[in-house]
Amino acid sequence: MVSRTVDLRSDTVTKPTEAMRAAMARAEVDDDVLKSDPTALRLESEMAKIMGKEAALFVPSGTMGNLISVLVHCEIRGSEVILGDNSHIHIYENGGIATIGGVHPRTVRNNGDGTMNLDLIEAAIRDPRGELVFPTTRLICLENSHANCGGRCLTVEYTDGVGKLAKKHGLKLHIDGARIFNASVALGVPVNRLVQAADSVSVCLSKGLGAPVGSVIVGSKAFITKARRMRKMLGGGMRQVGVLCAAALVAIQENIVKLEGDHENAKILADGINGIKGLHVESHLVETNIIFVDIKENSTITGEKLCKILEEHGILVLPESSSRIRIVLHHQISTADVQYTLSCFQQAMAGTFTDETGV
Ligand SMILES: Cc1ncc(COP(=O)(O)O)c(C=O)c1O
Ligand SMILES: C[C@@H](O)[C@H](N)C(=O)O
Repeated sequence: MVSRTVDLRSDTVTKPTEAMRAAMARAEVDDDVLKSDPTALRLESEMAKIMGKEAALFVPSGTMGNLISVLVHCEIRGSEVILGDNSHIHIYENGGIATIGGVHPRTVRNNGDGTMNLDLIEAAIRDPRGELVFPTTRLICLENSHANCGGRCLTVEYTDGVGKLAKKHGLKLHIDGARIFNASVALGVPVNRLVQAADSVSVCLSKGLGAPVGSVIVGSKAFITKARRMRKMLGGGMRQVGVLCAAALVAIQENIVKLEGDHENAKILADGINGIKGLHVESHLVETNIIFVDIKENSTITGEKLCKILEEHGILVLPESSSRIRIVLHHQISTADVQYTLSCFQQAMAGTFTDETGV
């Protein structure tokens, strides 16, 4: 019988707080498709201000936020987007930009820190002289923090550099900012400054910020006008959506300040797990709330098996591969949960080596 559950599968697993539920219950609502829902308009205005952009649009998910942004920037047929080969848009969004939007993806290798080399980005931009045979490059996408690179943060200097490159070639820049607030807090850079170079950003409210549902796209007024139409076309137009936006407003007010604690818990957990025989964590590279745990070769346990044993102790994590598991911290994981998780990892790993040299 599991006495305690510690859900580290993702920062998408948080449950709405009592304050969010109360705000949802009393939310002022109307028809958002008719641009009449006062709470949705308030959230959008608040987010535009926080992110330093002209306008904002509430969307049902981060996947739809990225899809809408790419489709608006690449509204002309034959467009191409440059993005990371390990980016969420390329790996985990069903290829929607191509399947639905007919936009051609041109990947550039992601470095371990989530960046793409500027010279490789520039080399990937199609030469207009080849327009008879080439797609036309119209957009560059970044991801900050970078989920598949372990929550690493793109610096403001790097982001500005990509923005400068985009402008030099007449391209737009979109940031998948599912965890942009994690990056802002970890870097100590105001979020509006961190995304200043971007033409659009998709910000998840439902991850580290802890809202039950939704993301917000921010950008120019003209961009958001087109995005609103694209959202409707994709079936994302919602009616009394103020119920969800009310929870998101509470999340912004209450949870941005908690992100630093998530990062501190991630550091404690990463350092602790790294000290367990048979496991390795590049703990010095843990910058935000995501940890990748590698199982050493001389261990007999697989990622899937370790996840199963941990689950028997009430610890929920996801396998990243046969020898790697992913841990994601969030505001509903306490320091006591971290200590309990560490002890469960130690129990789970006990006696799983092929020889005594497994150190
Ligand atoms: C980096 C990143 N971008 C986008 C998304 C998509 O967000 P959603 O799950 O709300 O579609 C996720 C995860 O969910 C993510 O980790
Ligand atoms: C798996 C991925 O799609 C999700 N964004 C997560 O980080 O949990």
